[in-house]
Amino acid sequence: MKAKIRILDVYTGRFTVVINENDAKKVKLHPEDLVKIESGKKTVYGDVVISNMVEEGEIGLSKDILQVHSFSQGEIVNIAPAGTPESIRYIKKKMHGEKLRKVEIESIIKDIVDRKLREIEISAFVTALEINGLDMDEIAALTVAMAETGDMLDIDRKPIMDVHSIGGVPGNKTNILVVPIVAAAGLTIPKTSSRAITSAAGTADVVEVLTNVSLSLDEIKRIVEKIGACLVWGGALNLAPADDITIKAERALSIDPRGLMLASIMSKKYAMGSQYILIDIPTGKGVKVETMEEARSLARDFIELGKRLGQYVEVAITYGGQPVGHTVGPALEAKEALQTLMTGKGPGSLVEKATGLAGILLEMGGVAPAGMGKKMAKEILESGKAYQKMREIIEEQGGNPDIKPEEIPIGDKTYTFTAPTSGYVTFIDNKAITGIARAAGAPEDKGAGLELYVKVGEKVKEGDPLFTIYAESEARLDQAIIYARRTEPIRIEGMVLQRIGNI
Ligand SMILES: O=P(O)(O)OC[C@H]1O[C@H](OP(=O)(O)O)[C@H](O)[C@@H]1O
Ligand SMILES: O=c1cc[nH]c(=O)[nH]1
Repeated sequence: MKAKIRILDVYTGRFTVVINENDAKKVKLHPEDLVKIESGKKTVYGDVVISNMVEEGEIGLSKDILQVHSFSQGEIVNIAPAGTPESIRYIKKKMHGEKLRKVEIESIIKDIVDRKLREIEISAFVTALEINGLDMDEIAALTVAMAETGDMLDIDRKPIMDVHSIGGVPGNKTNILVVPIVAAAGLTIPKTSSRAITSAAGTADVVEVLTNVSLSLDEIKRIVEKIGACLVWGGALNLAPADDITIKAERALSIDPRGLMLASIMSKKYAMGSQYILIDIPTGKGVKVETMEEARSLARDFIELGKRLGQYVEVAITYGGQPVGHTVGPALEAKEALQTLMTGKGPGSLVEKATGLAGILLEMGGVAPAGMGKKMAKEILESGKAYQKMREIIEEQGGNPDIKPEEIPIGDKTYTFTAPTSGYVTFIDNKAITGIARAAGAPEDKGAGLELYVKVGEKVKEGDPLFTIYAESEARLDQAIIYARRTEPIRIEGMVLQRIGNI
């Protein structure tokens, strides 16, 4: 059926196509059906919504489509029901635990990128991966398919370094320090980050507090050729476009299936043309990887996957048993990262992890002798060179390089929990910390989150402050307080752990 395009002033997070009730009857279309829009050689798929807000012979398009395809107001196109995507069959194969062939994986990824699969099918795919997993052949095929269905960056400034954390640990603002340290040493590091998947703030969410993270590939190329680094959101780019779509499903379920995580990370690194990649695997209770054995196995898979993609990968297994630094939540983490860069000093866990990872990259990039990387990284941080480079990154990406930590707005609704007894902090529950920060509104509310005053091993007296929750609304603050009361995020024990009476 022929129809006239009408661009609607609405974003739905999907390619929504609004069709008039009578037209829908004519072409046998129902709500949520997949519809095919043909305009010249271009075929675009969308989700049907039926409404008489559009006239007969008109179709309304949500603005999401315009981010990927150019349609003009009043353009005449042809619409027809789209059949069931062939990739549905392959998703069901994975549900039944069967191995997928390369072409079947490519079909799934292409249908995801072409928006032929809706959220319901994508969630089913992600769930099937969580339950049945992927072997190395499938992961390699998935990685290349994810990268090659999007744009690839071609940076001349070589060698190209990269760093990526599998995430999972609250407060992991580490790479916001690693990137400027490594770039200040003259190396090239075009860092892309995703938004939060299981945590309360992904690196892209945190950096967005300081500067713009949604840039085009051309802008990124210009910036990286000029200053050697960037800190951008992968999802804003047509870079492994399937990644941000599957991450939305992961975030809803708060899962990060192992095979998909490997492919998600390495596809972005492959698309950026990165040659030397350091992967951070936070390991410990309450994060994605709980044991050293699991961490080593995952490390081997990252290295093997890198080999298949022609990339040199090293892996740092890092302590993930409690939050990194003292703050959790986009604005609070941005404040802490900026403070640490400006003064060259900050929480031990943050500085140690950042200089440790940066040190490895300096050695991988050949600018520091073996074993001297961490020392060199510390000097770059303490000398203020890393802060200067961060100012360049902030400015080149469109932010204000003079931004001060105290100017960063944080939630003004606060509540502080204090120690119920004296004793020692024996455990900080990562999942509870993340849950509290998310209940408070993070990452959507940038100013939401929490600030820790204690870490494991520290002595506290009854009544000492343990942590403060920040929220941007009373309602959110109340939710976070209730969540904190239910979960006991910080455990304090005296030396007498339990008295067993003669009961
Ligand atoms: O912690 P969760 O939300 O599960 O994982 C997502 C985070 O992990 C990675 O961190 P980085 O960009 O390497 O710093 C991703 O980019 C993202 O920021
Ligand atoms: O970028 C990332 C980080 C963790 N897990 C993913 O799937 N992607």
